[in-house]
Amino acid sequence: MTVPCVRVPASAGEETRQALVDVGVVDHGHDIVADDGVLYIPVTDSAAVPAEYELVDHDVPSRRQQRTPADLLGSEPSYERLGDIVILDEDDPERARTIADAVMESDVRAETVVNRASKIQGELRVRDWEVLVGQNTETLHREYGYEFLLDISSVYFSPRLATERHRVVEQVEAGEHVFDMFAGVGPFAVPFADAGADVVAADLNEVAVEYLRQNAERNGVSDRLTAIHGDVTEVGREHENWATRIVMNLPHSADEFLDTAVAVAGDDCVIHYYDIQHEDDPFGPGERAIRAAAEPEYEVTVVNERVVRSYAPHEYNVCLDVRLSRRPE
Ligand SMILES: C[S@@+](CC[C@H](N)C(=O)[O-])C[C@H]1O[C@@H](n2cnc3c(N)ncnc32)[C@H](O)[C@@H]1O
Repeated sequence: MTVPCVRVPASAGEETRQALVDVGVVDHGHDIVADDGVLYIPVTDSAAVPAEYELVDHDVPSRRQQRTPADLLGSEPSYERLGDIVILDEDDPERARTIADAVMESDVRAETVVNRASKIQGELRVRDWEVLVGQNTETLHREYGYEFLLDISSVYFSPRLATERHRVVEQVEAGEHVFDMFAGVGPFAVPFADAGADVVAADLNEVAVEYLRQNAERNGVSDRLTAIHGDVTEVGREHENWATRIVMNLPHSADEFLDTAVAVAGDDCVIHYYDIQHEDDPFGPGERAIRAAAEPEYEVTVVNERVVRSYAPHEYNVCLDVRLSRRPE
């Protein structure tokens, strides 16, 4: 395609290109062409090119546009990215295959494409996957500057909670004692330790704890993070009256572990309690359960109530930030 270009000897190419960038006239939609010791630098506005440069019309190729799966499919497919894995949520296996093909043909750089093959299930909160492209279900995910290695076939992880995790991490101060009761591969625990807290992180899933230890190393916080494989009820017994902050990210059944949380809480402790409830009363059941477990030993103050995301029709994933202050005897 013929477009206006500045013609310069190749030896002056970089200096000229930079000067044209500085006046904002380089046409980034076309490639610079080299021809017999001469460069043709495409420009967007001939009139704005400084007078010392020679302007010519020259044939230069258009830059290839990034191709998205939507360009190839004609509509926007729904997918999620975790490291180099693309995750689909398609009921129709044919449609899942078509999207997987489009992902691989597009400029989305994926190594593996999987489709959800079951709900999140069991105590370990892991789901089954149908692997459509590639083989490797282990990936390195980056979140707010931290790196998390994990295998989606054996541990829980949701990239959708990144903003929520960051909100909690920002409240943590150096010197705190934080107990992460359901830690997974460490997306709360690692940044807590990086904020200067002493962190104890428990999980029932041995593979998750193995990744958690690796992730602590990888992010340079293993000296402040103790990862423990086991039932948090047992782990809690070793840390009674210790925590200034507790994270309970096991929606659906966190209430069953409130006695442990209260036992681990120190005199003044904030609990981040995750729950899934009907939209009619998303926070009430959590607050009542916490009061039942902590009062009258503690004064209970709900500091913040937050809808994290929609979970299902008429159901919300919510978080209550609750302060427990021990009452004098
Ligand atoms: C919803 S995941 C949350 C993981 C992590 N906090 C995150 O944000 O990715 C809940 C985790 O709790 C763990 N878990 C379930 N029951 C447990 C128990 N009784 N004691 C310790 N961990 C448990 C599961 O293995 C799972 O890794």
